[in-house]
Amino acid sequence: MSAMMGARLDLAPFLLSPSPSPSRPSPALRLRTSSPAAAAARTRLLAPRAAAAAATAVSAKPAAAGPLSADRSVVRLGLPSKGRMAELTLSLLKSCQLSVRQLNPRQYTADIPQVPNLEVWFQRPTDIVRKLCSGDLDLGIVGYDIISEYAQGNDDLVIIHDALDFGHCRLSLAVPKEGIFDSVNTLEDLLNMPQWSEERPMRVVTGFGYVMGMADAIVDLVSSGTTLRENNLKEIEGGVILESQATLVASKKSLNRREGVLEISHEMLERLEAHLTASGKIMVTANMRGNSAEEVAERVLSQTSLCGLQGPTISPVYCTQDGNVAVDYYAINVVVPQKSLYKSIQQLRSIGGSGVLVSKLTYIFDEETPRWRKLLSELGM
Ligand SMILES: Nc1ncnc2c1ncn2[C@@H]1O[C@H](COP(=O)(O)OP(=O)(O)OP(=O)(O)O)[C@@H](O)[C@H]1O
Ligand SMILES: O=P(O)(O)OC[C@H]1O[C@H](OP(=O)(O)OP(=O)(O)O)[C@H](O)[C@@H]1O
Ligand SMILES: [Mg+2]
Repeated sequence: MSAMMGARLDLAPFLLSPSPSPSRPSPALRLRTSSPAAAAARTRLLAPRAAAAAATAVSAKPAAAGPLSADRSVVRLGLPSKGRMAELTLSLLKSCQLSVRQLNPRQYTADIPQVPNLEVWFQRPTDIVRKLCSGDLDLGIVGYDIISEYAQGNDDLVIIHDALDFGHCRLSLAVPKEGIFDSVNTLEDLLNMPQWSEERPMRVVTGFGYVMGMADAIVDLVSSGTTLRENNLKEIEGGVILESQATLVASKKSLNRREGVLEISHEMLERLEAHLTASGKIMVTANMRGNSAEEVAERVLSQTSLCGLQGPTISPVYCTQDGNVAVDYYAINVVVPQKSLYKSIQQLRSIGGSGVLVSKLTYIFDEETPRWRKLLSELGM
């Protein structure tokens, strides 16, 4: 799928234009929408440039001026109350030592004891975006798909972390596997089909309308692709409209003007980055005989899987020899991706490493994160 990333659909000439006036829908409009996802997809399919502009507007324009409800001093974070994102959000926060404490599972509010003055509101993902726009929430965790659908035209939202590494899916155009679509594998193939004309434009729906004979193609969220396969549908090259995963999003107005929002955002961002950077990485420690730290370093750096984050840490291991302090061995500490665990052990052994210890990393707090600098510059700070 990676070859499809970033592709932009341009189906405009093959689809009917939206109705000229919302109060008088064109009878010829056959792009059926059963959900806001489809409405967003329709906007994109019919006017790709305008839709793309709306999507980037989420983070591009300056914060809207306007009233900020002064009747609360608490900062509010919206989290998904249901659906596949709900549990994953809570477990991500827990991994960042930001466990959410829900005193009563029937209540829609909770807190995070580690962060005073923060109130959690459990909301449907769509309502999180709506409430960020209305000022009832200051921060939220939702899928990027929801932001691009429901925050279109709103220049107050800003994405603080765009890749929380769960809820991965893509909004994708799919067509039936067989029949007239048998040899359709790319967007170009689809657009060049002789079947579409002014009188009979291509019909795109959300959901699986084709099986009911209503449409030629569908637009829906896809992750594993199972649902498409089970419905005898296939994705086509160039048909990805949007890539999505969970994000941390905020209201610029709140960041700029509500006390505590900026500080809480910074803390959350730091904790999230530290956890996400460490995930999938391990610390390998070994002992190695050598004449000097430099000589050991040379051996270690000659191995491709032992270069570490900035380079290996090498420290002398002191022992006593004939009553004197001496150094025979050096300890090596190196951070490696979990997936190259065995390769790094092999490489360590090949250069004389022994007594290898492996530990999982929980957090890596790096220097100030580029995401924070980016946020400050988007806020004009
Ligand atoms: N198949 C999927 N795999 C991974 N993430 C997905 C998938 N479908 C949707 N998502 C992400 O999860 C978010 C919530 O989707 P989910 O299906 O859980 O909620 P919903 O559709 O609002 O509710 P429900 O499906 O219970 O009616 C979506 O906005 C999207 O970001
Ligand atoms: O590629 P897959 O892994 O099969 O996932 C794709 C399916 O997941 C979502 O539906 P969901 O399960 O959320 O049901 P919904 O239609 O009730 O939202 C989406 O609308 C697809 O139908
Ligand atoms: Mg769903």
